[in-house]
Amino acid sequence: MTEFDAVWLNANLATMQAGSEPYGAITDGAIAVRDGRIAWLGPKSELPAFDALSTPLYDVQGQWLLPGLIDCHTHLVYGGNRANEFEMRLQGASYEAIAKAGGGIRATVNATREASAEQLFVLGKDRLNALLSQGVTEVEIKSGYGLDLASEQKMLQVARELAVHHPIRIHTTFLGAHALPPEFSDSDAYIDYLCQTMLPELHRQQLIDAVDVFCEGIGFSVEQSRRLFETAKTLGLPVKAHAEQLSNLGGSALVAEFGGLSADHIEYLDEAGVQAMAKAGTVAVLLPGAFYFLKETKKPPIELLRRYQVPMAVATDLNPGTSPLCNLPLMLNMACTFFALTPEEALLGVTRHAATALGIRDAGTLAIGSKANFGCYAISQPAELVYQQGVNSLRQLVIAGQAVPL
Ligand SMILES: O=C(O)CC[C@@H]1NC(=O)NC1=O
Ligand SMILES: [Fe+3]
Repeated sequence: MTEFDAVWLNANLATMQAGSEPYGAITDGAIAVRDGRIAWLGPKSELPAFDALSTPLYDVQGQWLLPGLIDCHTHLVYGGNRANEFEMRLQGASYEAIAKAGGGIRATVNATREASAEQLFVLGKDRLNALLSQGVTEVEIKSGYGLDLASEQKMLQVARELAVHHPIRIHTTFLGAHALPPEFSDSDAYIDYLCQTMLPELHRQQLIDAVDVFCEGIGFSVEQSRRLFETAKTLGLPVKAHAEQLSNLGGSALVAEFGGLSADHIEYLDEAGVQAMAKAGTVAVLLPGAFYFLKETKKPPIELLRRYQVPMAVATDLNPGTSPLCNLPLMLNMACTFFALTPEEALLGVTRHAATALGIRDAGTLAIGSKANFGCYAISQPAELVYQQGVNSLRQLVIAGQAVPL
């Protein structure tokens, strides 16, 4: 008799594994859990013998099980809000003009520096709870609204603390190179400070899982990004970038040159950048919330990404300036309606490909040995999760083999 901690029966499994079946689907299936991991999955008829009397059983009654969703790009910890700038932009002010006038990221930097760690924790927990209710089980959280050592440290410590007190697994990313702080007038000097002081110290405190940079005309140049990536490499940290969001500086190709995890936004990505990403295995992270909220018109080169088989991930980019949208399922719908992804591509974007964008190997698909993180949805087909918004079809969320209260 095989020992399981629990078994889910009569389930349709969207494993999201590569293969011939769309969504890696297994109909009339079962999934068995042991020690927080998936111990077995497959057609119910092939389920190994186990002691049904002593093993908790869940009859899913033909509903669909999907891997826990992964939001691979968020700025979830931040103070204040930028509703005022939303009004200004509706009256015609551009994102860049507001940033140049001292608003934008700097406005949130001020609010985040003023907020206590406790206040940031409460705000972050509320946002994580919203994502949890949507079936999200892994979230990436960036720094980047502190821009000095104490404040960046505060942000990253809050992210680590949220991981202790919340069932969602959290991956931290250092984004000190998000904007030039008021204490610096020279961006090269600030990059020196990041490379020589801030990044090594925060890494020493084990607060960083990856390094990001805003590689853009209103952010940092490719040369400055390269210096940051070289420091990350010496520290053994993987890299990613906000790249080709408003123009094409070649940030995506730089990430690929460093074998980086992902290039994110990429509305202005060109074929050379796509080829470099394909060669390096760098993931294209699509952020339709920012595209929508900025009323951007330039779309990422989806056909090129498909042709060169660059994995596409989809994320909220939750942040107070360009994507105050704490809703990952909505991003699925936007990725299809704005960028013409198929529903399967969109769901891969918040499961298997999102895991790759974070360097995660034990989540993102339903597979033996993966963490037993999955959601049970009252839907008749996976595409419904992409198509219908606002009505929550999640009936049960399991993290590490345990059902979590929603
Ligand atoms: O406006 C903000 O607060 C962040 C915007 C966000 N950061 C970045 O580098 N690109 C973005 O869309
Ligand atoms: Fe972002």
